[in-house]
Amino acid sequence: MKIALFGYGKMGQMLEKIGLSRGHQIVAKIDAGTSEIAYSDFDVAIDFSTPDAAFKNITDCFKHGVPVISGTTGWLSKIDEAKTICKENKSAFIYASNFSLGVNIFFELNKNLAQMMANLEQYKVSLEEIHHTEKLDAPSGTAITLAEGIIENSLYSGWKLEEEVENHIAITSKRIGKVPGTHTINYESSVDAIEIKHTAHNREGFALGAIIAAEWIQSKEGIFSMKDVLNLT
Ligand SMILES: NC(=O)c1ccc[n+]([C@@H]2O[C@H](COP(=O)([O-])OP(=O)(O)OC[C@H]3O[C@@H](n4cnc5c(N)ncnc54)[C@H](O)[C@@H]3O)[C@@H](O)[C@H]2O)c1
Ligand SMILES: O=C(O)C1=N[C@H](C(=O)O)CCC1
Repeated sequence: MKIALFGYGKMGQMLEKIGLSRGHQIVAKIDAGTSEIAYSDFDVAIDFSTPDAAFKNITDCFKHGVPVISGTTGWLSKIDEAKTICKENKSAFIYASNFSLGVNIFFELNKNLAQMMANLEQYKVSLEEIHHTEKLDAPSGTAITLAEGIIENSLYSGWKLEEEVENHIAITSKRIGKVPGTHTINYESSVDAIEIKHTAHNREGFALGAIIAAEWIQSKEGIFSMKDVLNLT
């Protein structure tokens, strides 16, 4: 498979390593300032760039008929517009706030736990995410997906960053050293606490999931998710 990497930072370099190890070719490394892009040279684009760059990178690919795997976070206000452009151009798209297998299982565990806790008013939920100090967005995309998973399965109506608001899930974002990504959900009562936590030890799991998604999307048309790729029911 001929892969174009949009964003050649920490994730772009890890995607190159994992892609090559699975027998793929990296035919383009597009970063800030790249002017010439030969869209006809690649089978799939993988975008791990920046919140400001993602929308244009992704929709330009759709306009050239190139399927896109998108891992960039912090640009979700424009994702519906991107999906419309994908459909108009009969292209294919997967966005995931987190491509790791472990986190995608954690997403399902989180929803199941939220369902079980939904009627237990004595427990108050909160969410904490910790990432490295270079991260541009807060809360993390993964934390937003986790909060949405709880909201869909409970009486909480929204989430707030660093703020306590009635009926809202409080999210705390910490930026510490080189932490690749740690997410904790805590249900606290006066007598006990239930906590579930995912800790990424490095970036390999994110990159492997994105490459597997790129392999899966070949010859497909439409909007898909990691649940489709991983066949999680
Ligand atoms: N979904 C996931 O599994 C997952 C995992 C890790 C990181 N991320 C997200 O991926 C993104 C990148 O993370 P990172 O750690 O590699 O960041 P990074 O800062 O190391 O790399 C981003 C790169 O994008 C480049 N860039 C800037 N403008 C660009 C443009 N117009 N076109 C192409 N590239 C451009 C930057 O120069 C930089 O090299 C972030 O949004 C992060 O939150 C998602
Ligand atoms: O390093 C990052 O930046 C990460 N971003 C994603 C997020 O915002 O959830 C996934 C984890 C790593």
